[in-house]
Amino acid sequence: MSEVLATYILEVKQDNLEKKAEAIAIGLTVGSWTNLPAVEQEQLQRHKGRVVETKMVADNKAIITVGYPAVNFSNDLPAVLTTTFGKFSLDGKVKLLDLSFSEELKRSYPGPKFGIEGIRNLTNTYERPLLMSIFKGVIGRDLSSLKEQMKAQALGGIDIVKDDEILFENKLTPLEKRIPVCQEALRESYEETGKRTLHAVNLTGKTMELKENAYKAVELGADLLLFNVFAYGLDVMQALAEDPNIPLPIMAHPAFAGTMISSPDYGLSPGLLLGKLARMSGADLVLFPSPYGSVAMAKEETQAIARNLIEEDQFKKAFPVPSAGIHPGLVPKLIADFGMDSIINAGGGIHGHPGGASAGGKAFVQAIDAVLNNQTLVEATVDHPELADAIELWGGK
Ligand SMILES: CSCCC(=O)C(=O)COP(=O)(O)O
Ligand SMILES: [Mg+2]
Repeated sequence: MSEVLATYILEVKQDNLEKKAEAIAIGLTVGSWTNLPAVEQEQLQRHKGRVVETKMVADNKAIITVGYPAVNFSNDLPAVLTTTFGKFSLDGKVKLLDLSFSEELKRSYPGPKFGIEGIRNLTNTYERPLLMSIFKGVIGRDLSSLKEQMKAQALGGIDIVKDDEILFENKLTPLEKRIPVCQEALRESYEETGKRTLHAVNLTGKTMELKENAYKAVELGADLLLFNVFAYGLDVMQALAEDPNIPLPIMAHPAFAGTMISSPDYGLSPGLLLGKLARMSGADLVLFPSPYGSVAMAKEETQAIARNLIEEDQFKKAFPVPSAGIHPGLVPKLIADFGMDSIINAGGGIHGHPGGASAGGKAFVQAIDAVLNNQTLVEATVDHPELADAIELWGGK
């Protein structure tokens, strides 16, 4: 029988552990059990949750795994999350660490449409981490300033330039004008350098308008979509990923996810939310705070996210994008921790370069080349003035 296994960490006293586990398994499924007549028990048996494992991990803290029969819910994330962690998420100190789906259940989820391999094909980049940059300071600025910023980033050797997640529909740079203007900048840059750069466009608006806006973005020539998935919900991203009329990679931004993952006692684990569930519901690339930038997250949590994005599964792999406060001096650490199948992503670390955004991009390209050639960054600065300036400003070895 197909089931979803949910693993929780919660506050409970040892002498109450088994009773609590049973109460979860029963309470979130059939409601009551021991007092039911035998005939009803037999009828409800296939709907009853089961305690799979209980383990004390500290004083008053236990890990409990419960199996929920798939027959109880329609196979979609709103139903799965409501069953496994609906009202239970409000029941004191309890955090959902993991959800484990049978192979059969996983077949109802799309996973990444492009995945790492597909994104590598689009960027024609195979043997190194990809390099991404973020538009910065474009709110309140017009299309010509946007175009200038796009071209400078592309000339710096960036693979993907993404809108900042806080750039919404606005009078100065509306989607309809922003996409063609950015594509024009990318064409001009390509004519100068022979390197292609892609643009990830922020898909925004009310939920019911998203598909129309996405179709518009496709028609206007967007290369990828950036999506604030946690402000909308994973199921909304899944609907976008499953729509054949939106044949673009989706980049999931972690905005708002802090409300769900940051507490040690409540919410969901980062590996589950930003890793497993984001990948299942169709993200091709997932941003998350790196272990050492300006919005840092514990290293083991970032590793859990990355692992869930790239481990072997029936889904394609999604690109891990450790982000926030990234500068060229961090490139050796990023590659050591996240490997070649990751994306190095920076906003301030590109635009804040003393030589401007183009020089900022070049400094990152030089840092990546240095690591691939087994050079230290300091050694590489000898032939690379842009990297030298970056290391002087931000540090790095
Ligand atoms: C917390 S991960 C998302 C990072 C992000 O959205 C961003 O704009 C990072 O910009 P930065 O200037 O810190 O590279
Ligand atoms: Mg941002």
